Amino acid sequence: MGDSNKDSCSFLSEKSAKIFVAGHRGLVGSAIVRKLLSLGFTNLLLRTHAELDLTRQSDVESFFAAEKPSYVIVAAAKVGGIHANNTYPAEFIAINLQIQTNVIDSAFRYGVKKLLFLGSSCIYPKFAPQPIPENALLTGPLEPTNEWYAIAKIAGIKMCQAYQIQYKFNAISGMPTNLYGPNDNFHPENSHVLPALMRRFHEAKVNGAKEVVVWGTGSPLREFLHVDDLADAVVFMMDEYDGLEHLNVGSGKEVSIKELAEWVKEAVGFEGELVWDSSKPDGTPRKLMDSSKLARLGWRAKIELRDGLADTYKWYLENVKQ
Ligand SMILES: NC(=O)C1=CN([C@@H]2O[C@H](COP(=O)(O)OP(=O)(O)OC[C@H]3O[C@@H](n4cnc5c(N)ncnc54)[C@H](OP(=O)(O)O)[C@@H]3O)[C@@H](O)[C@H]2O)C=CC1
Ligand SMILES: C[C@H]1O[C@H](OP(=O)(O)OP(=O)(O)OC[C@H]2O[C@@H](n3cnc4c(=O)[nH]c(N)nc43)[C@H](O)[C@@H]2O)[C@@H](O)[C@@H](O)C1=O
Repeated sequence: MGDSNKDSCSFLSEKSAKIFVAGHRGLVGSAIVRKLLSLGFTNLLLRTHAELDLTRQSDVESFFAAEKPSYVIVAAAKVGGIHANNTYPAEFIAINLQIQTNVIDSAFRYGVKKLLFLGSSCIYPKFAPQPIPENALLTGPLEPTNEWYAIAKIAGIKMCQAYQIQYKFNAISGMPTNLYGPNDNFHPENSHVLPALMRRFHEAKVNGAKEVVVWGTGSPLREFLHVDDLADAVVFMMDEYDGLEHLNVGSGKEVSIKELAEWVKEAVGFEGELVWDSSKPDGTPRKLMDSSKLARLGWRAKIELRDGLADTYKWYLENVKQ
């Protein structure tokens, strides 16, 4: 049984510590790897999904027994946009429960010093007070289109808290808002709104299309955070935060989906019309988070959405096969 204790550790001073970044090839995981390498960390432990399926408990236990990392950042999950969440509820609840349960439990059992779990802003009630404080959790009904994923993420937060309370295992949780940036998922149906529109506007521009369909009414509001800001917040929390409560990680700025569509259209240089498909779900009307707790600890987002959009499209042109 792990004998981890909650002594605060100086993460940033241990550049040769073995750090397992689960999901290192994804939007978030790859940004965290970039950030850790830029800070001079030399001993990252990485496994692809094909090399280590984190839903397989015995494989995860064998991996931790053999590798014994000092730190774990859980950026592996079954992730998707509103359509994917609404279409594959069983996968979103089962796979995410399996991944996080296996990783958190094995991390404790094999002596990991500190683990950070990533949830999402969708854990909060559909009609939570705005901006949403951390204590709004479990105070009302969830958004139906992603309640399965939300329940799994809430269970992850609670598991980290339970392991802190019972075992003194230093397991903390961060709740990012909607993320975007290099290495995002640009799948036409299963992605989030920003990468979905970027791809659709790009393809429309290249193909000379006169209009692009955008889902819903355009009226929902969303907060966006560049994934490099999130990676910076993850490192900050690994070094500075050992609390029981999850922390919101947001930019504090929201835009309507209509505004976002206009901004992505402009960034891509598509000059046609937008057509709104109101048969598609809008989802939560608003989910601006109150990230003041993290701000009081000393962290704030830096990358403005318009700048981030330009950088992401540049990355898209250089990396996504047409
Ligand atoms: N994207 C967003 O807007 C937001 C994301 N988050 C959270 O951030 C975290 C990362 O999300 P994001 O980077 O966007 O997701 P991605 O889908 O980009 O990355 C997820 C990673 O997890 C891996 N993975 C999935 N299933 C397994 C498995 N069974 N075993 C091993 N690896 C697996 C994937 O590998 P492969 O692709 O090969 O299957 C991929 O590398 C998640 O916890 C998510 O909830 C929170 C808020 C917003
Ligand atoms: C990130 C977080 O939040 C996610 O929920 P969401 O914010 O509702 O996800 P979304 O980005 O897919 O949609 C945002 C809005 O945008 C509109 N919209 C327009 N046109 C497209 C479009 O083409 N694709 C998508 N996906 N949405 C579109 C869409 O109708 C909706 O009103 C969870 O899935 C979950 O992943 C989670 O944790």
